[in-house]
Amino acid sequence: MDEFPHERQVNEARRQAGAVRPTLAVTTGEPAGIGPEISIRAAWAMRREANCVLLGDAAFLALTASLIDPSIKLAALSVQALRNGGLPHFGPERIAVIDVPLAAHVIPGTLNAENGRAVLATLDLAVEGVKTGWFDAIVTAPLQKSTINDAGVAFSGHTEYLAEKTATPKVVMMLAGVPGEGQPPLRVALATTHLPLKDVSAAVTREGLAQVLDIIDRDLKTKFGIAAPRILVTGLNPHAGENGYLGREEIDTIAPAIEAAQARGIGCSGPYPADTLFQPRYLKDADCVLAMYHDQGLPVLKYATFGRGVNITLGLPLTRTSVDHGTALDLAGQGLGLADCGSMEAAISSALHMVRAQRAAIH
Ligand SMILES: NC(=O)C1=CN([C@@H]2O[C@H](COP(=O)(O)OP(=O)(O)OC[C@H]3O[C@@H](n4cnc5c(N)ncnc54)[C@H](O)[C@@H]3O)[C@@H](O)[C@H]2O)C=CC1
Ligand SMILES: NCC(=O)COP(=O)(O)O
Repeated sequence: MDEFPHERQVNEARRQAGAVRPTLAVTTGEPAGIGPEISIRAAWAMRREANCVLLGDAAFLALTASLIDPSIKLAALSVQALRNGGLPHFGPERIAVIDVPLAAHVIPGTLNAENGRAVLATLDLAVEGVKTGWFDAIVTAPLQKSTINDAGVAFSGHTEYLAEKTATPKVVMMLAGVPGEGQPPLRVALATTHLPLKDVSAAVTREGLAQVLDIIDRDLKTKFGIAAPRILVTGLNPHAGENGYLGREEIDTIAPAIEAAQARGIGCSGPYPADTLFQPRYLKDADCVLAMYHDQGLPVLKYATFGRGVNITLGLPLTRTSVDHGTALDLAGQGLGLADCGSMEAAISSALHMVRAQRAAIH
């Protein structure tokens, strides 16, 4: 792999003004999954729109790229050179790679906890790079949550990890996708993220919902350019609790949180029964649905848009997008070329839009 020349520095003012394509850190995810393949393919396909910098094991990425398409050109960027001299200017002829070495040989489709810490190291480097100004945003390929835990690090997801790394007390997971041509985007945010179902009720609190609604409202304005976001809030129980006969969370917690948010000027309403809310006559007047937990909202979104959806972490002091799917070990184990990289391309595209919307808001 060639080395990047470091003599040309990007002028920060030019970069902020949008004269240079946004630079995105792409963490390549679980090495035994489809992450490396879809990262390379999407970054190469979109190289004229985005400067993608792949974070992962350089030798493994070079091998993967050569097997996908020998005409794909990667070039190594050294972390030390970045730390000393900042980000060099580079064009669309090649994709930059920062080497984050793996501990063990990769067998596609077979997890190895020895590589778990290297996957986390790519996230750490991405966060460092955004804080330092090398990168405008982070796009993450899927990782295997269990492998990070097996490596000895308690880990429930990128969402929670990035919140911790940036000392952000509250973040919101939102997935978005376009169900069909000409249709408006469907956005589904979650009041709770990765936690066992038995813990959900206790985790849905008035204070928590207030924070979540504030974050959705603010980020839809600042990162998505929606002037007055409209948010539909689901209940937690069947039929939104059926006036308390099927659970009291709607009466005691969710409705008061909605009323309080309305009083703060947030355009939200509910709680609505989750089983009937997801139909065009309600969704056409909404910018986002707030569901109470992971498997209440995401199956709907994935059914409607799987393979084209994007996972966005709201509330972070940085822009992070990801795919709508996991590591697909079953596909990775069968060889290259089976994974669809549509969601990875959508994640890159969405990060670009968000970076540009924020630049436009600043200027
Ligand atoms: N952003 C992230 O890091 C995410 C990570 N995960 C992790 O992924 C792991 C596996 O999760 P699963 O529930 O098995 O979901 P999965 O999305 O990996 O697989 C579910 C099914 O969808 C297929 N599939 C997934 N992505 C595909 C693609 N790009 N093209 C074609 N087919 C695709 C798979 O082959 C499989 O049949 C778990 O550890 C989970 O935590 C899951 C979602 C997001
Ligand atoms: N279902 C979404 C998911 O599990 C992704 O989580 P995260 O790693 O983006 O926090």
